Amino acid sequence: MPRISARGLALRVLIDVEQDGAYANLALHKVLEKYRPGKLDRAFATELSYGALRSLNTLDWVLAQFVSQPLARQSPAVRNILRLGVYQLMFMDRVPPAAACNEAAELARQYGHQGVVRFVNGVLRNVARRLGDIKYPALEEDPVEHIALKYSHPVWLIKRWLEEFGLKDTIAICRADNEPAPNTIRTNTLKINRDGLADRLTREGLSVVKTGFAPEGLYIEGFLSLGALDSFREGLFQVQDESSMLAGRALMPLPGSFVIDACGAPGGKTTHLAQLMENRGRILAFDIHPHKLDLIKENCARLGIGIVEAAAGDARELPAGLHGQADFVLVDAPCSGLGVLRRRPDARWRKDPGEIPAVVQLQSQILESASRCVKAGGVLLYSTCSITHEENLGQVEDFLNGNPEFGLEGLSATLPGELDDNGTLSRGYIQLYPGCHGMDGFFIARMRKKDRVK
Ligand SMILES: C[S@@+](CC[C@H](N)C(=O)[O-])C[C@H]1O[C@@H](n2cnc3c(N)ncnc32)[C@H](O)[C@@H]1O
Repeated sequence: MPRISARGLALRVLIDVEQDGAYANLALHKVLEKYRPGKLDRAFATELSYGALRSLNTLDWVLAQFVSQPLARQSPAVRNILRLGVYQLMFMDRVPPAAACNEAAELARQYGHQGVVRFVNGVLRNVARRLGDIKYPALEEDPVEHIALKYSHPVWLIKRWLEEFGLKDTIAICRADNEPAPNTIRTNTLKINRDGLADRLTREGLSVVKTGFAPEGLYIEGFLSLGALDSFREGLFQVQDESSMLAGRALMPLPGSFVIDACGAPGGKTTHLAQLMENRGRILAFDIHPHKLDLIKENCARLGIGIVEAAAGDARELPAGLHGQADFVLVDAPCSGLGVLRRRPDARWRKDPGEIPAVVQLQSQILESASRCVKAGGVLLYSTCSITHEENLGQVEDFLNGNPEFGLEGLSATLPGELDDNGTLSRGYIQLYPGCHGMDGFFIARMRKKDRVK
């Protein structure tokens, strides 16, 4: 395989994402698998490509001040070489400006003629010289543009968040979205305890820190591929953010009970529920996409879980035979994903505000249908990885208004009190914001069906 520089790898990722609509993580995985760079190049290509994809609007705004032709007129290669160059100049302090410019010119040489090389070199040297003169719109005069450009988020999202959360919290959320997400795993307590897993991973060369709120969680670093670890293949852990672990703990199904997981794939929470049930009882996990059921089955097989049946099905129309049958029902609903933007650098540019009402309607239909499967006295848990009111508390309030046989049930017994925000935990729900306590943005509400419906 011909050698390719870390910057060359990053460029391929940006071009794949822009031209073919590839997801950043998959595009990166593809080039890393193909060229198998060393550890340092791998880390550099990841940081550069992810960082540039996160910052696209800021990079293009800066570049527009230095090129006479619109950036859209450049070839994809040149446009993305420029973006990568500006990203290094603006955000990677350890890269000397001369190296950023020279390496960009070198890449341009591979993709174009001498004129292109001169153009790229000239633009980037100009940016490097005048970086200090670049002024973001003033926060006081134009908070939307200021935040959108300084923290690289779409304008529509900033407008929305400013209305919903105010200035300080909007900036905090944006900052968190730009931080790399930690690698978090859940101990498979069916096979090992958290201390035992921490020892094992340390012996495999990883660094390990315990999560603060979920007693099964570990932050891990220092691996190339999780799939290559023996501990992974032996099913000693499952990759999962701590916020998702809290959803399982908030439901806390009892061993021996019957559980329905309405939206189960890829099985992160299904398998956690099975652990909490000590692999005793029955979990019926649905997903609308049949091809995703294999993911649930593979995870269960690896983790040694035998109580899960994965079934293709639309949770808006669960079989009437299940009505009133389940002790516990989980609705981990499809959502806008606005709480997990830090996990997918390109995601913020793919979101469309016009799609949110349809998602809200889908969630409402799934919640209604899944709730019919809860037996009298049973528990219904609703969760999303979003932070918008209408997908979360608004959704739950609408549901409760139409279904008075359900009521919110306090979470103080199952979740740590430090997570409480103005007493919501005792009222039965919790909204986590991105980066708060190191977790993804996430919403959890626990409801119980009355014992006897009048
Ligand atoms: C948030 S994900 C679930 C994640 C999963 N609970 C976990 O922890 O690994 C939502 C899932 O809902 C599925 N889904 C979307 N619409 C659905 C529907 N109408 N019925 C059932 N599943 C649906 C999606 O395919 C997706 O896998």
